[in-house]
Amino acid sequence: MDAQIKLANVTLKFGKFEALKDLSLLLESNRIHGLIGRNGAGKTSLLSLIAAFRDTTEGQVFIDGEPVFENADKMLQVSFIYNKDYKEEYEKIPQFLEFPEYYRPNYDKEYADYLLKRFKLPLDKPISKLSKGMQSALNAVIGLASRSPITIFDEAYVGMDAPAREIFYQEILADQAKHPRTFILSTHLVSEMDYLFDQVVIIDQGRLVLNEDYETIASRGASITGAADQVDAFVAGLKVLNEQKLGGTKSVMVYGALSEEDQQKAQQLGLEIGPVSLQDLFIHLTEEVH
Ligand SMILES: Nc1ncnc2c1ncn2[C@@H]1O[C@H](COP(=O)(O)OP(=O)(O)OP(=O)(O)O)[C@@H](O)[C@H]1O
Repeated sequence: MDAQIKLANVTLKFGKFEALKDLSLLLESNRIHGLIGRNGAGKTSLLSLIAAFRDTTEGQVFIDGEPVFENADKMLQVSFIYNKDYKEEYEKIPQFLEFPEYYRPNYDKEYADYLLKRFKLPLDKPISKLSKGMQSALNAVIGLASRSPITIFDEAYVGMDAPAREIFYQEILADQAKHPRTFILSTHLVSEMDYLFDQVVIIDQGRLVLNEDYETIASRGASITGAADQVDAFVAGLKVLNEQKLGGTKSVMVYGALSEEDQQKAQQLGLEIGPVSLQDLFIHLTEEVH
């Protein structure tokens, strides 16, 4: 199910306000893309353009080379899952799921039934009466079982407790292995979800900051752990993103790849070198300059 997404010089305005500013981006097919950005960065705006919920002000969004807006075939390939308001949804889950089953060409009812059981969702209550976390789990079921070539989850975990979120993440990985598709996961739970991402997109104030594969990002900085005084001496002069101390041991995140020489020096000092965390990198790359 190949589905490549391309944004070419996309600007989106609400009145005079530019939510997205001349943004160009290529999202490779059959990968899990993590989309992160601070509140108001433009994540939902960007996703709503990919799902053709609205049109761009300038520039264009393409799926497999075709403009997506008002393109019924392409729109059918995209599932955009977000926090819907179910206050007035009086149907029960089985009736409600008849819609995606009819409308989504790859919908797998057996898989949906399995997921409903895994999330322990009640089938006999109106959806409006389900808890917020249960409603989110229902959204996850629809998104996963639809198996759309492009599946977007926009902060779809809201209200789910930790075990439910764990099930959600496990199912994304397991089903992606069996039925690869293009996932976009927009999230604020960066440290909890980073292991899911093949590729990471960071946007800030409507502009693209970074679009790289996870491994490349992890090598953009380093964590250095060891005896506190030795770590301090080692990182002197480096750009420190974050530090944690436990007794005499210290762990420091630095920005910038370490040179061969630095790595050897660290080894001689008995310091442990690891990858930088995406969360620390994200905070650093989107922090306000004072
Ligand atoms: N319909 C709208 N009318 C006017 N401004 C809007 C509209 N939708 C979004 N915006 C503005 O566009 C900017 C980006 O909003 P968007 O919802 O895309 O951000 P986000 O990254 O998803 O934020 P969050 O993480 O808080 O959900 C914000 O400043 C927001 O106020």
